[in-house]
Amino acid sequence: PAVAQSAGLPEGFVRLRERDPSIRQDMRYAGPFNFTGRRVPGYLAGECILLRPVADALARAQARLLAEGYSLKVYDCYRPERAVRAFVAWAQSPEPDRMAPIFSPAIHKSQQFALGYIAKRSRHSLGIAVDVGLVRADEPDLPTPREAGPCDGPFAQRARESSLDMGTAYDCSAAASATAARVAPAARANRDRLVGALAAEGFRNYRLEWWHFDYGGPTPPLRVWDFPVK
Ligand SMILES: C[C@@H](N)C(=O)N[C@H](C)C(=O)O
Ligand SMILES: [Zn+2]
Repeated sequence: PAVAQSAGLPEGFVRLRERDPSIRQDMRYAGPFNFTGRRVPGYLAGECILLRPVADALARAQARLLAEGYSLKVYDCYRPERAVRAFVAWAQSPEPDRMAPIFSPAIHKSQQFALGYIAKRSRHSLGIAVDVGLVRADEPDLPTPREAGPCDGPFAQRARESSLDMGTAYDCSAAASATAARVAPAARANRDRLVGALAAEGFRNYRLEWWHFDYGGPTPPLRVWDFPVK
C-alpha cells in the first residue's frame, strides 16, 4: 500500500516503522553496543530508513515469515556516508579495540575492510541494503544487549538478540558468519529460512555475512546519501 512521504526525509525514503511496524528494530549503530563501542556519527535515532521499494519488499518478506511464525529484526538500514567514514577512522586509529572480544575475536580491526566485513562504499548508503535477522514471532522483544561473549562462541554465551540460533551473533567478523559456513543444523535451517524469504522478494544475500542483503529490484536512480538518521 502507498504511504505518505516520511516527514523530514529526502523524497523516496521511508521510515520502516511507518511502513511495517511489525518488523522488529534494534538499530545497533545508534547506540554503543556495536563493534566501535560508541554511537556511530550520523545516527541520531534508532530508526530504519530505506528507499520505499526496498521497505515494501521487506514488508512482503515479513508477511511471508509471519505466516510461518517468524519475524524479521533489522539491525542496520540506510547508513549515512559519514558513518562509513567513521568506520574507516575507527579501523585506522591506534586506540585499542575494546569490543573485539565480542565482535571480532580473531581478527584485528585494521583487517576489517580487506576481509570484506565492512565496505568503504557501502550499499547501505544508497538506501538499498539491510542488516536483518530472524526471531520467533511470539518471542518478547529483547532489549539491545550490553555485553556478551564471543559472537562466534556457543549460542548461550553470544549477544542475546533472538531466541533463534543464527550460527553467530549479528555483525560478527568471523568465518562462521559466511552464510554457507558449517553451522549447527538449527542455525543452518534458520539461515536458509531468512535467505529464502528475502530472496523471494528480490534481496541478494552477501556471502560473508548471513545478515546482510542488497535489494536488486527496481528503485529510483541510486546515489550515495549523507543525511542523518533521525
Ligand atoms: C558492517 C556490516 N554491518 C556491513 O554492513 N557490512 C557490509 C559489507 C557493508 O559495510 O556494506
Ligand atoms: Zn550490512
